[in-house]
Amino acid sequence: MLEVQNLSKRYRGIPAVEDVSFRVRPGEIVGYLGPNGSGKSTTVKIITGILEPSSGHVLFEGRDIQENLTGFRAALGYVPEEAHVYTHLSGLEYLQLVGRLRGIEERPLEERANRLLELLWLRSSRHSPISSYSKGMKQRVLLAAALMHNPRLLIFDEPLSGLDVVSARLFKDLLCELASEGKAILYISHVLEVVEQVCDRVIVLSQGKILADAAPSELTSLMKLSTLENVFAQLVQQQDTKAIASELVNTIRGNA
Ligand SMILES: Nc1ncnc2c1ncn2[C@@H]1O[C@H](COP(=O)(O)OP(=O)(O)OP(=O)(O)O)[C@@H](O)[C@H]1O
Repeated sequence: MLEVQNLSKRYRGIPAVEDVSFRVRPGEIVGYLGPNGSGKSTTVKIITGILEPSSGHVLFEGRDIQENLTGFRAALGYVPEEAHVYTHLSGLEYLQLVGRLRGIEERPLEERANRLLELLWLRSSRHSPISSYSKGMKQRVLLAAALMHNPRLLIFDEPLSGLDVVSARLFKDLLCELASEGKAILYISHVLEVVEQVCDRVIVLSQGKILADAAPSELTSLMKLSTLENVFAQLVQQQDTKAIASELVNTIRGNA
């Protein structure tokens, strides 16, 4: 369904993403992992059509997304990392705006927006401005907005940030439910424990290049490690964090 082909992006000549290729098939949840600055957001900006690649292509259902960005966006649900939304609007007004932009008719739009807000525990705040919402509430509005038009492809960028335990569990269950409906899902996260539980495959990125693309269980057994977090540490984070932590404390103590 989603096919990323030999994608590269350079900012002022400096590569941020280099020759990245992968697929996300219907019903599949694919984790996209990498340390800070490894090129995850750049890839997502290209896939969502916000940025143009320096080279390479993004195909959706066999067609380059640049040929028909409007059509592609109608099939895409994107939950960004942060709520840069129209925060003066209420949750309900925001969903109505998003629904109208997606061409949903007024009656079903009203019903769906209210129902989504209710299911995401936002009913009592639906008329309050988003600027008054907590971080987790904003995140849940973004989730509702991404689902409004029943998209075939979903991209979640750190969706758990700010979510409490129950909301995070709901989100995990929702991911699995959406995948069983045949949605293709790309899931960017640093929460490796959750990624390991829900993803069919994980792609590990480092310095703009793909280091691994396999099922979490394949990676752990191949590398003879017990968790995805250990695999990740082995692949990309060869840093002695304990020594750095101790050095940091020494520095503020004035012993360095
Ligand atoms: N607008 C920009 N101009 C110049 N360089 C940029 C720009 N955006 C990103 N970069 C660089 O591209 C590289 C990849 O950045 P990117 O934001 O894609 O990483 P990331 O994996 O999403 O990081 P994080 O986990 O911190 O969100 C970094 O070296 C970053 O400094």
